[in-house]
Amino acid sequence: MNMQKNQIIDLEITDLSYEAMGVAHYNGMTVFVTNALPGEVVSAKILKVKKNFAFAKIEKIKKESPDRVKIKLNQWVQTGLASLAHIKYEKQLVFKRNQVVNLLKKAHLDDIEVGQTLASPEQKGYRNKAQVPVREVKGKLEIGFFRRHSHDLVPLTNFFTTDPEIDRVLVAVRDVLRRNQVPAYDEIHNKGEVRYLDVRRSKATGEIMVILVCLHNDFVQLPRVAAEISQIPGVTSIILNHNPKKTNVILGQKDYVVYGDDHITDQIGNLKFRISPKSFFQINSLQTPRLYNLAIEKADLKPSDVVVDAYSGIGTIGLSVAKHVKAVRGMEVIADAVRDANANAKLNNISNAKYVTGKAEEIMPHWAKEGLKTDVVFVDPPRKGLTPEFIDATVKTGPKKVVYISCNPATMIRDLQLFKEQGYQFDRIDPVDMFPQTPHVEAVTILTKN
Ligand SMILES: C[S@@+](CC[C@H](N)C(=O)[O-])C[C@H]1O[C@@H](n2cnc3c(N)ncnc32)[C@H](O)[C@@H]1O
Repeated sequence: MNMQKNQIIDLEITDLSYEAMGVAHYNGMTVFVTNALPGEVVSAKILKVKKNFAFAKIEKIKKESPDRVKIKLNQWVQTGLASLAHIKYEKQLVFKRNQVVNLLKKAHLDDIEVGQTLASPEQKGYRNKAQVPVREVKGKLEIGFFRRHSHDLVPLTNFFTTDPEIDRVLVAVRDVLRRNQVPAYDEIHNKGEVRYLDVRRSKATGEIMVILVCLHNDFVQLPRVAAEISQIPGVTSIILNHNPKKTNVILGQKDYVVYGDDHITDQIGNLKFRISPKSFFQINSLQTPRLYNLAIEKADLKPSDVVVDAYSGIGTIGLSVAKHVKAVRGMEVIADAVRDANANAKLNNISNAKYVTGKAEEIMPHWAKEGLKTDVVFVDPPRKGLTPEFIDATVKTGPKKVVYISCNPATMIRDLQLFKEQGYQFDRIDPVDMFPQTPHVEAVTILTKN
């Protein structure tokens, strides 16, 4: 009999998918069961049937995995905010290592060694930034998170993976908005006012930035709202980000400072970093120096080295090594982040590092054409990875080593193979857990010239 929607069947879960869904096999079909764990037997309701696979949800767990954790709020898993929170932390680390092992197998690179996943010092409350939607639910302005694959807001006040100090500020700002009757954004009609709250906090300095992402660049309650938010302990900066478009993209183009500074300052190791609203900054403050140290150790830098910090953000990697090498050059596509990177060089009395704005795949060919010779290139691209143009140009600059930091091992392994075709080799990948309770995997490796 063909599988039917709403049918209830017993399934034995044998594996976990990349998105951490339980995987079962039934009459030649693969069934993905939300929140089910390997080793479990569940009674599941079929939600969607495709040609060779189906999606289901648990009705009842008949045999429970010893790796299951009872979590306080089911919403954390439901919203995808922390979709691994129901799995013991040690097993989350194994799950992440397995992702890399499986991807290597698929690429016929079974001989590459994969290290144990480097555990995060904090497993909850580790995020230094939260970006949460604001919507009206049952006539009330709420903050929360969207239920998976939807835009239904699940109201929340404890975001679990976020610094509890940020949760405190989010709730306090929500209360200011409610008190002043500021309307929440209505995405169906593109009406209302506040779309998202974006809050960043530095663990090192305690400085907090609150960004109100709004449909308009001004609204009648703004002066009062800004005055009240400025009274929340720790808030040093309030920004209005103007996003007038009907879009899923969170931030609009323009930022207006409505109180305090246009940045906050954070610290990694001995260095200070200014961070503007649009600049990328690693979100796990305690794990970041460990990730960087791993990458920097692999590079084994020399005082005569010319180093490139590609996809640099605010220059955190390049500036961390600048005092030990001859020169650092970096590039990054977000102009505000590049402004931060050059300001950060000054702030830390570094005179041998220079950052420019542009796409890495355009800047690197330009530098190669100019005759730049490099010794070590650090790359830390977004999820889509590098481009062949960037890789070709990097090879032309002749680095002995390329250190690759990745938030998506699938594109990383694709790119490593392109370097391999050009005479570079790699023999080990180290997963690092930057995002406990979520399926995201960070990984580091080094390519050396044969
Ligand atoms: C994963 S972040 C790494 C930033 C930095 N290395 C760090 O550790 O904080 C990737 C960075 O690449 C930038 N980016 C995205 N696409 C880019 C491109 N085509 N060229 C240059 N930078 C890009 C993003 O703005 C972001 O700052």
